[in-house]
Amino acid sequence: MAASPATSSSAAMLSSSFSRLPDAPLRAPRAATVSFLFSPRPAALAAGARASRISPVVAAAAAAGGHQRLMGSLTNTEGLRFGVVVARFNEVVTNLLLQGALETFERYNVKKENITVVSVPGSFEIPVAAQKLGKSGKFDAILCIGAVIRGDTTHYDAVANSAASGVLSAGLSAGIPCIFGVLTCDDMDQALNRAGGKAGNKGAEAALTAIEMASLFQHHLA
Ligand SMILES: Nc1c(NC[C@H](O)[C@H](O)[C@H](O)CO)[nH]c(=O)[nH]c1=O
Ligand SMILES: CC(=O)[C@@H](O)COP(=O)(O)O
Repeated sequence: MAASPATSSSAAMLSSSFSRLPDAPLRAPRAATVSFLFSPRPAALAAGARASRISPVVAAAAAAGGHQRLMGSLTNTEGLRFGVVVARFNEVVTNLLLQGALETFERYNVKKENITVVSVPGSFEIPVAAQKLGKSGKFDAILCIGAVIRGDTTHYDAVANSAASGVLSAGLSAGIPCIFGVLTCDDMDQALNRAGGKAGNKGAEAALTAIEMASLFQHHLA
C-alpha cells in the first residue's frame, strides 16, 4: 500500500495548495459504501449484499424501509480509468490546472497507467475529443481542462459557451461523466488565481469531481 500521503513532504505541499479539498484517504477501504446511512446491518443482509453490487449499508437501509442514497466514493478508486482532455490555448494556465488534476489523482491513489492525457489546440476542440474518448469504453470519466480568457471581441463568449455545452453533450451522448474543468475568466489574473493561486486550483477540484462521479457510475449506476 502506498505510504500515507499525510506523512510525506509533497503531501504537505499539496495540503496547503489544495486546502479546499477533502483530506485524502490514509488507506483504501474494502468496498464503496454510503457513509451517511446509519441503519442497522443484519448479517444476512450484509452477506446478500456482498454477493450483489449493492453495498451492505444500502441494502440494509432499503430493507428497513429507508430510502437509498447513492454517492460515489473518493477512497475506493481501485481500477478507475480517466481520460483528461487539456487545451493548449493559454497554456501557462492550463498546464497548472493539469498539474493540479494529476496531483489529485495521485493523492487519491489513481494509478498513472489508468490516466490518459489528450492535448487539443483550444477549448473549442475539447468536446469532440471528450466525446470520442467517452465512447471508446476505455474510461470511467473524462476530465476536460481549458482556460478561456476574455479578449476585445465576442469570441470569448462563443468559445466559453461552446466548451460548456459541448462538454455537457459529450457526457450525455457518451453516457459517462465528462467533467467541466474549463476556466472562463475576465483576465489572466483571475485565471492564475484559479490555477493554484489564491482561489485554489480548479483543475484539482475538477479531478475530485471526476473521481466521485466515476465511482458513482462504477459502483451504483452501472
Ligand atoms: N480564445 C480562446 C480560445 N480560442 C481558440 C479556440 O478554442 C479554438 O481553438 C479556435 O477557435 C479553433 O477552432 N481557446 C481557449 O481555450 N481559450 C481562449 O481564451
Ligand atoms: C477569446 C480570446 O482570448 C481571443 O482569442 C480572442 O480575443 P479577441 O476577442 O480580442 O479577438
